[in-house]
Amino acid sequence: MTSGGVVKQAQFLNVVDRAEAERRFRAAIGELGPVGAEVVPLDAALGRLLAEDVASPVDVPGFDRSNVDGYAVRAADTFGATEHEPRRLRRLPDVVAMGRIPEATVEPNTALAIPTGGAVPRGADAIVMVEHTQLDGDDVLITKAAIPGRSITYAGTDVAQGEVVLRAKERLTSRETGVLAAIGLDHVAVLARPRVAILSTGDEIVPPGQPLPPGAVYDSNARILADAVREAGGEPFLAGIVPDDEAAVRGALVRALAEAHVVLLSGGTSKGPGDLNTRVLAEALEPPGIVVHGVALKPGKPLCLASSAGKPVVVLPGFPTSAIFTFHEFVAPVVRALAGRSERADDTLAARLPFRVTSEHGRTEYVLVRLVSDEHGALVAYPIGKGSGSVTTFSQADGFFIIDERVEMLDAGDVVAIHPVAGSRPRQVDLVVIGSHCVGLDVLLGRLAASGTTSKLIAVGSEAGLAAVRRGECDVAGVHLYDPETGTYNTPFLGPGLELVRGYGRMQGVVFRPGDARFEGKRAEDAVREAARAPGVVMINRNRGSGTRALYDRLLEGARPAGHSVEASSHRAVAAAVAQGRADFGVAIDIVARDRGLGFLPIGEERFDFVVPSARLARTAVRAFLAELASEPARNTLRARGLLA
Ligand SMILES: Nc1nc2c(c(=O)[nH]1)N[C@H]1C(S)=C(S)[C@@H](COP(=O)(O)OP(=O)(O)OC[C@H]3O[C@@H](n4cnc5c(N)ncnc54)[C@H](O)[C@@H]3O)O[C@H]1N2
Ligand code: MOO
Repeated sequence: MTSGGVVKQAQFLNVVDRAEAERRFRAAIGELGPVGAEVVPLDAALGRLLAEDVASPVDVPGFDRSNVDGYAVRAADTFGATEHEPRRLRRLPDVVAMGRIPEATVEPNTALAIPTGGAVPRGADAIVMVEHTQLDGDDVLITKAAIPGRSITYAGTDVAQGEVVLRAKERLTSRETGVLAAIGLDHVAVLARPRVAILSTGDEIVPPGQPLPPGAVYDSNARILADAVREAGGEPFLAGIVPDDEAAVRGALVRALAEAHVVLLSGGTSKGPGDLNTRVLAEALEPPGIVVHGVALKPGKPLCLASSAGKPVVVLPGFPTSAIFTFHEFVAPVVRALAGRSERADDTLAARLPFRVTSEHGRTEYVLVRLVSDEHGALVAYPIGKGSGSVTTFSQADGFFIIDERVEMLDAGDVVAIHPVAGSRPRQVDLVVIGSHCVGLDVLLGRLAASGTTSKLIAVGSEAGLAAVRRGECDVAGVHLYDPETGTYNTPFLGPGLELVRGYGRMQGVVFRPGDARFEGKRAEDAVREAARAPGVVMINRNRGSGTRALYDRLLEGARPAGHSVEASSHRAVAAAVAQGRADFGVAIDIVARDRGLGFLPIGEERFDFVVPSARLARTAVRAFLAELASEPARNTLRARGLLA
């Protein structure tokens, strides 16, 4: 397509809204119900859904059973018996044996010894506990009267033969498999699991366990999708990794269609040159084929929904968060229905936003969050802002909320409805830490976990951590805020009701590739001053609001070399950029410089301290944290990581 010499790329996506996408997809795949049934050994039945009602082939118990150790008697013979006026019965010579129907008959004025679980003999209609008897020669003295039926469970009272004990579609837990065993079944008919083929596509995708060439990416989508399929009641079928090659994708797709009830592909659905999956689908599927390509969602916009003669075929976006999100929104309900489960259970929780959240107009946005509770037990939802490419976002999330396509901004304090993410309930933890992240915190929280104190760490930077601790949303905030006025860290930022707990220092400095004469052997301040004005030097900056950013500003003295606008969000990211040659220098802590084998020019020690609300100092988990921080083994580990006491 050319217009006035400008080549316009083909527009693949024809974006529809979420509801329309769902409507078209469901219309194309039709009514959904269980794909079939199969008989499995009871040992493999846990978690499966019953295919049909189960009626008991036997009575349970199968005989009249004694519930106590004692004597089988005729109740009438015991009437009036007391400690003072016992009734005398003749003890029959036998004892009821377990697992046998006794041959003896209990005649008037006789008693037969019987164990718990033994079959009640003919003639007897009650059992007297051994505690209410005394032996006297060949006689038994009964010291407490029994009414007819005392301590007997009659045959069939638990389950009568022919009674329905479990209903079709019931989920088999250990309680139900126990019942099936009790009625003598060793096999059971369960609903078949729908087979879901999973195909990862892309030249860069490498299976875990193999070396990772530069530019390659481990296949995480296949794993998370396969296990999410299992969680939804399906049976994953891993169809492998296919390169960006039309013939290869077509071959794998045709095989998957022949073997599975549902076919999932991930990657290759947006607009890159390798994104040929939808092209292959358009040719290879039977009608109706592709019904949606592009949904106004974030994440998940390039989602492609199709049907090959009623069989669901979905291309999920390659980005891990987008793939798993769209799976849960569009595919999981289909798998559940094919497995005979209900499509979804959606209870929401109300939670408040701790800060402003903006969103793109015209796209329904799903924001994954972690939940904490404030002083009054009200929930606060911290968005996890790592983007669709993140592989950890989904695993850390407690839930998500939805921003309508017409809304562009939600304010701090706004209340949103949180949908719990599949397979997770908001985790209750002992200690909530919000603020800046530091490897030292990992050490401390790891040691706490080992001694039984659970924690949740929400890394949002020092300033947001301080705000959270002021609002009572956490027990501890990790902060490293530099105050240029006083030249000190953290103390100037405290307010009423907050305590500063001394943490540790981290040596900050300029990092560069070893051997770079522009930095080697110089003082940090001089090296940066010269480099910032030298042609061809590229820096890597830190995000605004970080403690390190203030240091950069001081060092740069107003200069803005190339790379000033590139804001890494962690010390590690700075070191990676320099090590890989994307930048020539940056500011980071010495630990990451050492890990990466970079040169390091020290600037000064940065204090990483902890802010705790005075009101929470007495909490058990806070005391455990403070004790850990002060402990010798923890301090030794911190020192070994280059963190100074
Ligand atoms: N010009 C445009 N570019 C993009 C658009 C757009 O509308 N116009 N959409 C963006 C959005 S939104 C998303 S989401 C992605 C989805 O792209 P694809 O589905 O085509 O996926 P790929 O390009 O193949 O891969 C994206 C990303 O994910 C990684 N990946 C792929 N497969 C796996 C896997 N099995 N395991 C782990 N990671 C995987 C892949 O390496 C890429 O990094 O497109 C945007 N672009
Ligand atoms: O839809 Mo993409 O999933 O926004 O990143």
